[in-house]
Amino acid sequence: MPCKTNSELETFLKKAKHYTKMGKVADYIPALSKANRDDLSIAIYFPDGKYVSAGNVKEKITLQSISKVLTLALALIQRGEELVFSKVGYEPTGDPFNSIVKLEMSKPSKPLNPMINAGALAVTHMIKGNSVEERFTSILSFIQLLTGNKEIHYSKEVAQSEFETSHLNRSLCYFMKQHGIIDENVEELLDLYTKQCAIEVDCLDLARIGIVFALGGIDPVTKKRIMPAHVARLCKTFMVTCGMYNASGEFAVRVGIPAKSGVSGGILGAVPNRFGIGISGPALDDKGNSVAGVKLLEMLAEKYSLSMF
Ligand SMILES: NC(=O)CC[C@H](N)C(=O)O
Repeated sequence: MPCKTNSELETFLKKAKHYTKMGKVADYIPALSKANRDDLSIAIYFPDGKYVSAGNVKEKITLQSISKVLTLALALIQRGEELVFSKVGYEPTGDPFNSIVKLEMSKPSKPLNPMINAGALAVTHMIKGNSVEERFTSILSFIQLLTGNKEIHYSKEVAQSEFETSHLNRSLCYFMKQHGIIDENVEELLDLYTKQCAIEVDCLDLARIGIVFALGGIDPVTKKRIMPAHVARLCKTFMVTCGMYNASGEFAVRVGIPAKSGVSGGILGAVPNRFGIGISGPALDDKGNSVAGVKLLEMLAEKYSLSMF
């Protein structure tokens, strides 16, 4: 099994850290611009519940787009495949995550997949509950279960900052409301979505979620099933085809594992049956992926033959 010691992982981290200089911290959500460009940390979880880590593992980041794959799992559990995929499609877009262009061009007018913002908003719309608060509790509890960490909460500052500035997401919602994909109050949906994106985790939490997906829905510590195997499989498939935005093709060639990134610089990776990987590295490349995080995964993939292809 690769990287069984922290010091072995530290060697890779040191090499990858140079690449943080090539990236930029996201600032279109104003609160995210406070992140430190030079940070980089990683944790790897194994099926036996053990883990290794390197860097400042306790550093918290918000989930941002990583939350999309978690709400997809929850919506599939709560609503079933048929309903979920009546509102969102299966196909990668090749466009940036917040692009509006394909929404109008595709017929019927539904988001092409659940990993772009439009698709994720449609998925969050389907989370059950009688109020934003109830629905958010349902998302948060699911994430606490996945991470085995009851301390997980969200950053009010980041949620508020995104809520006040996400006009593009508002426009996606109004477009979908016009076309009958969603039928709720847009401000309420955005309130829920921005809170979901602002849930704070560290890279160990991410790695723990990764191993649950890698094990087909089983918790590595309690050995209990957290989600049905077909839900884990579906989520991992979307992670491969659309998880790294419009860089998913290149990532599949260079790394070859199901992964999901977020503009906070987080990456969640799941190497089927082998590892869960969590990375935090706020400096982003021009597609919005952690520049040093992707480099680190490339190095690990080469050294330990991680690619599933
Ligand atoms: N790519 C991302 O991480 C985007 C998530 C962010 N909350 C948004 O909706 O714009």
